Amino acid sequence: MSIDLSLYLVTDPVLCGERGVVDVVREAVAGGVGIVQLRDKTATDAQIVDQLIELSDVIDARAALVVNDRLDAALEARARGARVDGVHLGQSDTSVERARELLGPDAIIGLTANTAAHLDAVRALPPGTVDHLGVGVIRPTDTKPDHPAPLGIEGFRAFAELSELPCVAIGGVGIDDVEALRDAGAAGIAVVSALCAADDPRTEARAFRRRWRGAASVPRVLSIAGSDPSGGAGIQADLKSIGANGGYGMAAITALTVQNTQGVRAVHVPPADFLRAQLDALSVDIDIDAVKIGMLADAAVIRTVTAWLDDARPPIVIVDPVMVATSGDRLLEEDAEHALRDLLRRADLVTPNLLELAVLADTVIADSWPAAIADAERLSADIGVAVLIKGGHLGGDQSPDAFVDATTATVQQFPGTRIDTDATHGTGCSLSSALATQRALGKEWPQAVIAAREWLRESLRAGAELQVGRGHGPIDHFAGSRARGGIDTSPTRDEVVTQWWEHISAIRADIDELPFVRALADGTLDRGAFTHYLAQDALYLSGYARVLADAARLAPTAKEQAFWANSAHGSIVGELELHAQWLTPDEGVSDGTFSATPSPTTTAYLDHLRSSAYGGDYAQLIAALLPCFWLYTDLGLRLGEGHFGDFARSMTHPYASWLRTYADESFAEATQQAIEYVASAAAASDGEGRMRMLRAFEASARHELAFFAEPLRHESCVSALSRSSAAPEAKMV
Ligand SMILES: Cc1ncc(COP(=O)(O)OP(=O)(O)O)c(N)n1
Ligand SMILES: Cc1nc(C(=O)O)sc1CCOP(=O)(O)O
Ligand SMILES: [Mg+2]
Repeated sequence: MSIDLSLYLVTDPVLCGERGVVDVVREAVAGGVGIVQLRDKTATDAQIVDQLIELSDVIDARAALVVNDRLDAALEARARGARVDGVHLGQSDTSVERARELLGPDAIIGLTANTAAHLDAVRALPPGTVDHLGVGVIRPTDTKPDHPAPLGIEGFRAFAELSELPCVAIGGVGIDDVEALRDAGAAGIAVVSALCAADDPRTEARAFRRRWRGAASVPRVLSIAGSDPSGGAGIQADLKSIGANGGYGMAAITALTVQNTQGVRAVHVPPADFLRAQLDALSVDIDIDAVKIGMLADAAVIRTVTAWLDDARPPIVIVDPVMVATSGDRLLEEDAEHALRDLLRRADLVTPNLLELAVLADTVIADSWPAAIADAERLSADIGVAVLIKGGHLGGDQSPDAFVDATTATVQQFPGTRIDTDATHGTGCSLSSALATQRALGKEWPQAVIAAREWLRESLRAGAELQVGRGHGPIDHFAGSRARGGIDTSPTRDEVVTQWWEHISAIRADIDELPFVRALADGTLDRGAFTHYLAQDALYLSGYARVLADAARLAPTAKEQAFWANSAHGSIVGELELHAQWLTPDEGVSDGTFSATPSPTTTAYLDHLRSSAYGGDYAQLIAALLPCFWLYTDLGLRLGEGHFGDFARSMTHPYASWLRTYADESFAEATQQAIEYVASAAAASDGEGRMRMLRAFEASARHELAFFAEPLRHESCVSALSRSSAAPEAKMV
């Protein structure tokens, strides 16, 4: 068995809480954990054996199972039929040679190591004794109170570079460390609390896996639908649509149709068990990021898909309820319609046309756009799921869509003039799979709808030129990339950063929604939280300045060198001014000595920047530096424009002078310059280099989000620092 070390769960019975270790393991494995270590320091050997037998059953070979310390229990559980793949041993546990001798050559044997002497000792062992090393702690952690001195990311990198064996990073590792550790050479990350104490270990495990794969990873989108041999609709359209929108497409076929652009002549439905086998084969092997469901043929097929969704719980599910053909013919039996309603409740979005909406909302076909929206609201309230209602069948020169979610009282309309074409075959299939892909790329629903619609409209406009068939021809799924001379893997200088900005739109939206940002904007922010933020900002700026100086050192031209050096200077000036004008003796400076220490959030952000600088890749480093420029300038601009309300302009706002610093003109100019340098570096990089840059950029944006979120999460720290003095003028870097 090849072991996937990338996400390694180590269990802890206390952190798993009442739901128990078995439940957490079941969920985490479903979320993509590749190896599970049973670690229980207080259980007896007999209890460990029982737990191993139960876990082996639950894991069912979908992940490796090893046990911490207890070689004898592993042997006993194996003897009783459990599949126990190996052990993890520490420096003072049973010897790894003995473990290899008793467990055999195929067992997985991990060993804790964190010093040069440990590496020398491993090298002296017979080859093949140890498979991988557990290396930590990365940061201090309460989970292992007797832990050695933290290595930090750089210490880990230095160790991993010396090691001939794969190194798994462990100890105080959180989701924001994933990219940095992977880039530092980790074969995987091992976590206890991050998964055992998570509210939803499956979702959290998925999030870890996604981060491991990288921000720029291509989302895997599955279409569960019927085959249209003419290629315009069904799975064929879905796969093209997923590919054209930037995803990796997969398909599980529910039915085969005999079909061309003129109509459907016959349908063959393979046994539902066979469909289930297809779906299981995918979900046990592949992290599925989104599912689009189309034609489901009959009740047995629908119930099969419903049951699979309950087991696999993919993160995004869009159902295009293919029930009524454009001709008006019903494509589903009545009992199937009943089963479909049950399936719809498992979706995140349902995309009916007006004919399907009428059936699902149990009403007549809407003859006006307001009536269609009212029906969609009723359906959304009934099934508790958002509905994208498509106005294409209304006629007239408009073809609007609307995103309707009764659970949040949202009705968002997307107007559009009708595109005059007969090449409309497969439009609904194509739109829903484009939406699934755009959503899996990380966009919020409205942005996903906008992107999918724009792509669809371009494909619709170009469809007729394909001249496929004598009936309603297909849309041209690849019209956009064809017009740009191929699939867009090397965007232009301007496109690249625009795409990146769009790529972090969800992070930007999260920043806007943070209680800290809201309260800072409207002036209700607790003084202590504000001071905590400023103190951390000062500490951050001091570290940021040093990394900017690294960028100056690596810059390829004198002009760029001067720019980053000036920015480093500005950053230090900002830090000094924070001390002089904001962090007054009352606020954390005593006798001219600044007393705050960097919080874990500040440390993690600076670690990320330093690790970007460490590798000496200038392009990656400046991509990591960019979010601090760009996000602050953007926030300042929107505060000034009243995006968060008019508060910041009020004379009585306690932080108005501080907020004005965000919109400082020279800082905005510097931001523009930084964007240009990053864009040039990206355009000059190859695909892999751009990927590294995007990962560094996205990771910094996430650190910015965490930085803004932190002050209101650290209540105790906040109250300790809380003061009530008035704030004087200050200037940001
Ligand atoms: C993957 C992984 N790495 C290191 C350890 C620690 O093992 P050890 O040093 O034996 O300490 P205890 O876990 O026994 O307290 C581990 N468990 N897993
Ligand atoms: C079990 C263990 N071993 C470590 C080592 O460094 O060897 S650190 C650790 C605990 C890690 O827990 P958490 O993910 O909650 O920080
Ligand atoms: Mg041990």
